[in-house]
Amino acid sequence: MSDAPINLETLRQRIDELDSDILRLISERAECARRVAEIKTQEDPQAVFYRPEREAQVLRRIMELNPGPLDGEEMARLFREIMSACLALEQPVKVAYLGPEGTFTQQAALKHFGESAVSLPMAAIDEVFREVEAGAVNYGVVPVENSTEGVINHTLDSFMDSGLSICGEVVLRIHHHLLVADTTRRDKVSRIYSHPQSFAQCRKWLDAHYPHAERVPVSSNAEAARLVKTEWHSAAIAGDMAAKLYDLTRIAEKIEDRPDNSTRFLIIGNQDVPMSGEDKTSIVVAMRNQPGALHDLLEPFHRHQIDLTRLETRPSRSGVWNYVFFIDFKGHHDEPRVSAVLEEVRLRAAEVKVLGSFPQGVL
Ligand SMILES: C=C(O[C@@H]1C=C(C(=O)O)C=C[C@H]1O)C(=O)O
Repeated sequence: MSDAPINLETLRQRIDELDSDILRLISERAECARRVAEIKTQEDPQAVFYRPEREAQVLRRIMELNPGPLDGEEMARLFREIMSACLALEQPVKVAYLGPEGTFTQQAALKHFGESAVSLPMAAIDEVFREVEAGAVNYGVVPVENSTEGVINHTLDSFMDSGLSICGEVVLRIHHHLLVADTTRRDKVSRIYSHPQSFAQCRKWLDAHYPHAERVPVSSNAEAARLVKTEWHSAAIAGDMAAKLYDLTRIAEKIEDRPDNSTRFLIIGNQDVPMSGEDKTSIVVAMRNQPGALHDLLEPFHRHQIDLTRLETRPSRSGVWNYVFFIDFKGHHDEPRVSAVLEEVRLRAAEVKVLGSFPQGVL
């Protein structure tokens, strides 16, 4: 016989001791965060306690220090929740997101702010913008680009009319599943509901497995999941949150055509976020419609050796300029070489709007 029972008991005792330590330490940490909030209120009674750059630094430090065996990201997720709970003690962050409940955007909002944030679903992207502008919430979360399907134009267009800035970004791996209800006749699925983007991301899988099923596009994956509950011959393509919300079963998992399928979301708000050490800046630039305009615009970035991470062209809606460029690059507008580039771009462009500098997504 082995001495396993004794070991097991010793280990469990040790786990209990460690849990007591962890409990004491988390409480002490929450007390510190509470004191930070008091100081912030003394300095400014209207202060927003949430600091995107500080949270990014905390998470990056944890990932750097993490000795294992837990994965760095896993550890950061635990700390994400601790910070979220500490902050909620004083002032839960209120976040509007592109709904309905159960969408990937809600998942992104909770990934970024933690489960203690108060998240409110909005029916459309411009409603998310309006809610933040009206001050009804602290931040908004909207999708901006998908690695398979490209840019979400509606979000870019909303920035053209808005005074809000970008305060953060979050990238989510998107896994789609084929979902059915208890009442669905699995061998008789003749209709599949989903959002058009999701259909596009699962096109090959659907062609191979359900070539004859009718594909019905709806306004969100969550709406697709809801509809499945009402029809015995239908299935939905949606993610984990929608499956959980509507209590559906996954009959095929991760059916997206590309395994690295991911969506980038932006956090929008009223804050000018200070430097975190690893930042990005987004600008929108209107150029005069003349030969070499794009080259003139990009040349200063090349000369100052600033990394561009994204470049999108959108037709301008003002009619004066023919098109505008959305540019993302590495660096913060408070860094001298970034402000030097921005100065040069201002001289060359018809109009430049800095949408914000923000910490690069950590999780
Ligand atoms: C405690 C602070 O306030 C909030 C809570 C944080 C935390 O729990 O670590 C970090 C940043 C802020 O969102 C702070 O600014 O340091």
